[in-house]
Amino acid sequence: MSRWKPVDGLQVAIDGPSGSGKGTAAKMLAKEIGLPVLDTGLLYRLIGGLAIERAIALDESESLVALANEMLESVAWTVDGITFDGENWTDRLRSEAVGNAASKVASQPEVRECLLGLQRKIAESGCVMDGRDIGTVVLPGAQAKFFLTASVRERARRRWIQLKEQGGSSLEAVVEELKMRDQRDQERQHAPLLQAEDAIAIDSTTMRVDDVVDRMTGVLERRGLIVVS
Ligand SMILES: Nc1ncnc2c1ncn2[C@@H]1O[C@H](COP(=O)(O)OP(=O)(O)OP(=O)(O)O)[C@@H](O)[C@H]1O
Ligand SMILES: Nc1ccn([C@H]2C[C@H](O)[C@@H](COP(=O)(O)O)O2)c(=O)n1
Repeated sequence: MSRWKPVDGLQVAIDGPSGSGKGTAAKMLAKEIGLPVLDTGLLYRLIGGLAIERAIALDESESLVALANEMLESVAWTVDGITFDGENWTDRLRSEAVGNAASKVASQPEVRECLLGLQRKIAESGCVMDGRDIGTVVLPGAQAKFFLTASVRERARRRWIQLKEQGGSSLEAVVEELKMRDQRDQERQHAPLLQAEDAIAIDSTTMRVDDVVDRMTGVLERRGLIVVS
């Protein structure tokens, strides 16, 4: 049972670069305030993962749009992950290779356009959504927006710990990959990673996830967007 109750249709947007902790914070916050959650990165990762599997070039817009539409027909998700055609894809989407592929397909405006309707539909009855363009493009009218950051080194350290379980690369290699992905996500022309003007920035470099979530619930409570249930 959640400690908090959200106002009807509450939309909370959480954006930020890779490894800032937005996915973890979004899940915890959603559980605490009793809302569904969508990690939009998983949608782009699924398209990137499918493109790799089917050897589709990551800049071939027409094929990627067809893939995105196919994905939309057979995708389902829970708080713990994502399935495609009834198969659980969550674990195989976690690699840096898929993260990079996702970042490349996400730079195609036509692919982003395909995903827009689904994201907005999910948010209609209220949700916590995390990604790169949620506060700026997907849900510009969200009642609360957060922009989560952390130093590149700390984000790489977090990612490196995750990748070690898969027998991954050195910390320095992860730092370099993260910088490249940040640059691609920030510099693309369509819906780049950007802090919305009305978003609250939270630097999580030295914060525990619990403290990040407390900061968020504090804002929601002060704005009257959640009440004690
Ligand atoms: N405040 C924090 N302190 C330490 N570790 C954290 C913190 N927040 C998240 N983490 C850990 O860092 C890793 C990355 O977090 P998470 O997946 O939430 O980041 P993200 O911003 O959603 O990244 P991506 O965009 O690549 O999905 C996870 O292992 C998570 O447990
Ligand atoms: N709203 C979103 C979500 C994700 N992306 C792109 C950019 C990321 O590099 C890639 C993977 O996302 P992650 O799982 O690391 O959050 O997907 C985007 O452009 N917009």
